[in-house]
Amino acid sequence: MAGNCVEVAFNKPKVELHVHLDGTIRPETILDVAKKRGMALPTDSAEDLARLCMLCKPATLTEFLCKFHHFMHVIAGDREAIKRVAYEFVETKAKEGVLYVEVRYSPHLLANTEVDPIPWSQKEGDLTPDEVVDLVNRGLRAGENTFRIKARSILCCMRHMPNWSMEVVELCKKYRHSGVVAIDLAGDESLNCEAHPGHRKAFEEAVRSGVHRTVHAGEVGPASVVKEAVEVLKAERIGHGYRTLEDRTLYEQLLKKNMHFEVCPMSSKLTGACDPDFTKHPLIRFKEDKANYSLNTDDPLIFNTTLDVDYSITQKYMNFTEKEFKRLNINAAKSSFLPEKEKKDLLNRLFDAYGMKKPALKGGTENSRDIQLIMSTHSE
Ligand SMILES: O=c1[nH]cnc2c1ncn2[C@@H]1O[C@H](CO)[C@@H](O)[C@H]1O
Repeated sequence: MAGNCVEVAFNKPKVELHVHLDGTIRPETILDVAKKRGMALPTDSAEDLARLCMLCKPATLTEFLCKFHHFMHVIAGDREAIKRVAYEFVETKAKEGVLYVEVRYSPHLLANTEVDPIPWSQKEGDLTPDEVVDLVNRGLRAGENTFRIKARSILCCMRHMPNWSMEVVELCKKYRHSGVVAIDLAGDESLNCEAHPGHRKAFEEAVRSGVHRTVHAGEVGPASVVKEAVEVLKAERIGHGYRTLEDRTLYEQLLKKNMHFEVCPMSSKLTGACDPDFTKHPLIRFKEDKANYSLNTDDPLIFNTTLDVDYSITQKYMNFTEKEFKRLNINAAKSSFLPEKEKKDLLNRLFDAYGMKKPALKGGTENSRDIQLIMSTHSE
């Protein structure tokens, strides 16, 4: 399916919970920043650069992660560029009809000092991970003011960099009142199936200090990674989670717990996480079981997609209906990391937009099946 598909599968307000800021940068912005910084790139055409960054056919997660090497050195270490990327991100999401988004990134991967090792072969500079978070917060806030949607952020620990993780949780705590809502663990789980003690300590601290938690697990790694994410890292949501289905007991437990799965259809095909035949996708099982999940783009720069593409895939190959789109967006809002009051406001906005009567929400404790009930008592 082409990235610039024109068909809009669900033309109503949406909630997106799993998208990487650094996987969403515009090729034009990369070129522009490179020019300003006097950096050479293999091309000065936005189309050619997009093609270079893009995965066209199913690969592996490891190959996919290598794509970031084409552009991260351009943006990392540049204050103006980081703020601009965050601002443009909000514009993109507003155009896609997103009402609320949680965007994630690794502050360390955008810094050039107080980070060991300094990423992307940069020379040491004076941009710390701490200041990166402040810049992204300011870019997102400026975007919110202009484009009138809500954007919050999630800070990523990286599987291969356990020595960064304690700093990540400290940044989550420091910036919890300026837009940061949670901690994540991202990176290559195929090479790091068991969370390093460094990550475990950081997630323990997150629990202790009330920082929300999501973990990339069961994307390409086995169901045991999901089990560890839930039982050890105390994840409240699972990034991807497709391979949970390989452990029936675990899957049933997670259904019962109303665990939220952040599903990324096009991503799951191109990273080799799932069978490229969408009619065999684990999401079909999630839908049949009325699981709690959202639909997300993950890294639209690299998958050459928009949110509409992901919705269209589910409509075309998995028989998703308008009713299911509404249900999953309501579940996404309920599983967001917003404070309860803001969550209720978001839900009310969705109910309005979907032409559904507002149910009496009792502090955000309803589960997926309650939403099911709400859906069935309101005609379309
Ligand atoms: O689908 C994914 N699975 C695991 N890691 C990812 C995925 N997409 C991006 N990143 C990693 O997360 C970092 C912070 O945003 C990215 O730089 C990339 O290394």
